[in-house]
Amino acid sequence: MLNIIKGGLVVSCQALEHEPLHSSYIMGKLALAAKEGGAAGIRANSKADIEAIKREVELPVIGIVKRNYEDSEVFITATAKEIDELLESGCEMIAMDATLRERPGKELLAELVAYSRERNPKVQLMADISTVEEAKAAEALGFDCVSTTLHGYTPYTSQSKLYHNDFAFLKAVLKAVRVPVIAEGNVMTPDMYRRCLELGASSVVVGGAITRPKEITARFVEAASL
Ligand SMILES: CC(=O)N[C@H](C=O)[C@@H](O)[C@H](O)[C@H](O)COP(=O)(O)O
Repeated sequence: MLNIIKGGLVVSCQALEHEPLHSSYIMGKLALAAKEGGAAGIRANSKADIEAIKREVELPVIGIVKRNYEDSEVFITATAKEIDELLESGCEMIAMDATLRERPGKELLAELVAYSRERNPKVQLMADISTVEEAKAAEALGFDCVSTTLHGYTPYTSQSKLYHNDFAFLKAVLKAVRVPVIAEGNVMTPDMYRRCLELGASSVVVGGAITRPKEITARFVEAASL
């Protein structure tokens, strides 16, 4: 999958239960639109959405399962249960929270990597990280790539955004690891997308700017009310 998406755009097609587009059918159609627009891959949440997307497009899919647990802040592919669902879904790559935070049931990230590799070594693994330290730790654990997904979304990075200082965080991660680095999180414009690739990102995941019409609408409305 990493070779197919190299230098290209991955479109994240996600809508949680509380969002207006929550529907596997709609996620499939969003993925079709993304494919027709030239996307190289899709990122999606849940087995049901991934299966619906796979019925619409042949693009490779980065799969996640978002699920909240009471004993941990980790919610992106947090435990072996979510990995099982994704291995059944047919996705080519599994992304999981690879922050250094404690996971539900105190499960260890290294065990989850081994678990997925044992069950299907062909499925690649993406580490969703929020700091350079987490990127290095993920590389050491054998992840195939790291993604900046959680930068700005952990308590200790909440003051920062991926695009701050001309993508200073992305540059730091690129310098720190040898595995491919995927830029993800708040890439809002085609210029930002191009800049991430120029800086050396292997590919870029864009979600809300393409697939969350409620947020896009709100930005227009806010612009006139300033
Ligand atoms: C932090 C978190 O939960 N990120 C999620 C990860 O899959 C998604 O909600 C994002 O939409 C995705 O990362 C793409 O980012 P953006 O929508 O900003 O382009």
